Amino acid sequence: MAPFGEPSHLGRKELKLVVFNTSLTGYQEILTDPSYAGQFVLMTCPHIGNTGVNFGDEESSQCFLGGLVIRSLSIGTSNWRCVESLGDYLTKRNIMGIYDVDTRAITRRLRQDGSLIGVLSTEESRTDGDLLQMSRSWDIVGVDLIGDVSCTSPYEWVDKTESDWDFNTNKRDGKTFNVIAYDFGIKHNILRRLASHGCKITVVPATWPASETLIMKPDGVLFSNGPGDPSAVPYAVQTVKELLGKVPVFGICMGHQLLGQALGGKTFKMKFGHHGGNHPVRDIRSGRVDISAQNHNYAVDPATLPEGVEVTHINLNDGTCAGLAFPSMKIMSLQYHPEASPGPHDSDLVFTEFIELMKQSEL
Ligand SMILES: NC(=O)CC[C@H](N)C(=O)O
Repeated sequence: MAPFGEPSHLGRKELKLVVFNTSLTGYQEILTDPSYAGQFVLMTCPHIGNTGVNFGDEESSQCFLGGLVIRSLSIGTSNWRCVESLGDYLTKRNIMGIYDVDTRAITRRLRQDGSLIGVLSTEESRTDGDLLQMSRSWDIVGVDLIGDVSCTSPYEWVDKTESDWDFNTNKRDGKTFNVIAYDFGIKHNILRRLASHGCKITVVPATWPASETLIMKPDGVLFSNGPGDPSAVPYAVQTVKELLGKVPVFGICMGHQLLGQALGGKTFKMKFGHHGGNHPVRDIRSGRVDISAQNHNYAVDPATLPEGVEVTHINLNDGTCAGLAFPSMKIMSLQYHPEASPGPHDSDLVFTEFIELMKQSEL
């Protein structure tokens, strides 16, 4: 095993939940996805780093994850967009990385036993017993992680997907919708896709009161993705509750889980979660199957939801709930990532559905 990233590793240790990610590409979007706070990400793809990094692929301004675990670190980089090597990028951001690890063996163990708390330490004097003891001193359950990743004051977002990369443009009619986006750890590509679909967005902190949002008279509200246990952030569930039925809402991942709780449902921790860009999801209403980007450790238990709430999508790998709707309340949500980054773009049309939901409430 060999460390990379932060050079003065000495004396450092991190305790985090170890999750495996099955994406073949997109390590930079993964590193900068705030939803990975509290976790070590182990990539199942054996060769990482070959395209380096570039500043257009960041999903937030920081790396919030605890560390990166990989099989093999590319010895060179080759890509026209590359500005830096993966190792240098992690070094500058003080993120630990480790390579030459048997990632296949760890993945098999996590699939069998469920996700585990890991320790990444450079304190060579630590015994295996010490490390085991340390791993038992922390848990992701019950910890509020969104407080550390949310913005601290509201700001406007204007950037669209760059025209070279944009797609799905024929469904747009140019009308502008004012959207308030709750930042529980929001990924930039959610904001870019909303902007490309004609939204004018104000991003607000996780603690932004519902009453302030209503004063701003938005056409719709987005509840973003975000790290950790949805049961550890009752203040966010309360905000969602206060907005339900008053304005069209769209929840993505953490936002979906908070909506599930606000509607009276329960969430539970999954065995090893879903992390990767190759999960098939079926829209039960149309029968359409999308290959989706996923990143979550918790899920909504549909059996606990009240009457009127529809399960709209299911994950075809394990049958878990992947989307909800409550049409009369103008609520829609997805457990996975229509914004991709990284991953397939199949579900981008969902942003059009949100626009339609906002249009309907104008009538
Ligand atoms: N990507 C996300 O929003 C993650 C959702 C949630 N906090 C989980 O880990 O289940």
